Amino acid sequence: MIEVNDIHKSFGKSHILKGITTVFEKGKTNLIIGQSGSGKTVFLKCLLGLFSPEEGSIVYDGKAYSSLTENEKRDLRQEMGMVFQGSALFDSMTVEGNVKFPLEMFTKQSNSEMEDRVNTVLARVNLVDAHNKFPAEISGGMQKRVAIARAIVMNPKYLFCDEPNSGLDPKTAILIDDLIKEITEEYNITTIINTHDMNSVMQIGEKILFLKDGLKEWEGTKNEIFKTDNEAVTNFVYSSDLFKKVRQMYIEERN
Ligand SMILES: Nc1ncnc2c1ncn2[C@@H]1O[C@H](COP(=O)(O)OP(=O)(O)OP(=O)(O)O)[C@@H](O)[C@H]1O
Repeated sequence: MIEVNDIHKSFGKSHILKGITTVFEKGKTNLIIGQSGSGKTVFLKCLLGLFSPEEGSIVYDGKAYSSLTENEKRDLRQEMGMVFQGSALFDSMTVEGNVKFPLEMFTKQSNSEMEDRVNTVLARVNLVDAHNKFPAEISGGMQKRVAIARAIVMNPKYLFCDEPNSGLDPKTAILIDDLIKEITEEYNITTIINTHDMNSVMQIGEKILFLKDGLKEWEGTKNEIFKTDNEAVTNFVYSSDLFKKVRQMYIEERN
């Protein structure tokens, strides 16, 4: 669980995060949405410990980040998995090499222990025959699975995903969303996903945080977001004609 209490972040005179308070629960897929420039990435970087908010606190399972020693901060970072936009795999390494990389960097495991762990996570993301392939030799959806396997190989308590569906076709995007949700539940991870994808909101939005101009404009679940009268949220959600039609059908069904 991550508790965020009134965090503020500025760059020079630009006040970007203006006091955000929320809670992200364990075992749930938590989504951050909002217009471009609303502060989602800055917020995610604060949660990752890459930016320090000037005010407020971020508490990871009862431990406030600001109260940790440097060693404790390093340990906490090793409990965080990250799926980057565009997968960010190492092109010159095989699938196996990519997934093994965090274990080689941060653990003292023997080669056979590492290989066992790599096999386990690759099987978990349904990639059993790709160990010796290079990223350029596999599809975008498979690359994303490798990125997820790498993010969970250290058995993280927290999983952060930045636009995990970018560049994927809608069908593959749904499979990736489902995989992230299953893994979140299975390993009881606190998962936070930065997304623009309304399909993801509908599919896996167990908790949705809507940011606007560096503030929390709205929060709720995927069921609540379609019923809210908050104008900023409805403008965002129904910005496409398809979703306008879905809302109309929903309202007609209700009446
Ligand atoms: N390192 C930085 N230094 C100065 N300003 C920054 C920095 N990082 C972000 N900003 C500013 O903070 C604001 C919010 O940016 P952020 O990247 O968080 O938006 P976002 O909601 O993630 O947008 P998008 O959906 O387009 O990725 C922007 O005005 C941006 O220019």
